[in-house]
Amino acid sequence: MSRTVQVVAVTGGKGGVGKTTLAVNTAIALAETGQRVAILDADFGLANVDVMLDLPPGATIEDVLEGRAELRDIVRLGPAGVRVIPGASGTRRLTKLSELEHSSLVSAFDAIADQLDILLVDTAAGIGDQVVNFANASREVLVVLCNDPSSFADAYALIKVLWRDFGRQRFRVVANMVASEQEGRDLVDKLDAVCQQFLPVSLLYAGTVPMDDALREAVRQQQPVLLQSPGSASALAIRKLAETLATWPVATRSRGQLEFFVDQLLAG
Ligand SMILES: Nc1ncnc2c1ncn2[C@@H]1O[C@H](COP(=O)(O)OP(=O)(O)OP(=O)(O)O)[C@@H](O)[C@H]1O
Repeated sequence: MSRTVQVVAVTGGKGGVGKTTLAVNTAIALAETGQRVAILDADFGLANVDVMLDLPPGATIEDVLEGRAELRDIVRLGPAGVRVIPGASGTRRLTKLSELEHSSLVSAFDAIADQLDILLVDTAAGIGDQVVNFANASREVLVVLCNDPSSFADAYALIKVLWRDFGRQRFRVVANMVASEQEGRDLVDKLDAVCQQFLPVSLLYAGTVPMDDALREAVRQQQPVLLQSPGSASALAIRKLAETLATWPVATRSRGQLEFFVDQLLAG
């Protein structure tokens, strides 16, 4: 049976641009509208989704691979029913799995696919193999872009690598920590213009999240801004982003989107 689980990688190249914050809050916004959402914390070096949600530490995907736990046992329940799948910590590479580990991971995701509509993949910073593999395996790549030269350069580098190595041509871009929606749109347009000059890719504007003290304070208190300050500018903008994300088409595959995701991930 085909399962239409949307898989979106939240990535960006540069560290600290707001990937985890946007992934967590977008997940909650989607869950509030009745979608069944999970976040895969794919920042294996510095896993921080559970920290941001103040969830107690527990078993990770590593335990699933080692046969110590089932995937459904390691899934943590966050606010609004968002499920959190903690990634392995340390340096373990998901691309170097044995046949047995490979098939156990595929069937583990298969087992939760029926309970999900959307999987958000919170990647690490940088454009290393792991980040690129997670992004490539996902149906949609959401690039988080800030208005500073290094975020701009890193976002461009990430897009370039995903095009060059995997032929990916379509990217969604959200501007974060900007002063206004206009600034966000202009920033995405500017990146699009640079990409168009050198790469056969298209960038699609996904939204703008303003710089907001309420968000910063919520992060400090390990609370999602969406719940702590639901009327704040950033919370409203993230709800709008979630609404947009919910309209992105999901491919139906005979083997299902989640199995496709895991297969791609492991093939990388
Ligand atoms: N819209 C915003 N307004 C104000 N502050 C923000 C906003 N978005 C993110 N931040 C701040 O930026 C910091 C970094 O955010 P976050 O941890 O989500 O980034 P990241 O890209 O996931 O980082 P890393 O690359 O380390 O995983 C947060 O502590 C938060 O305070």
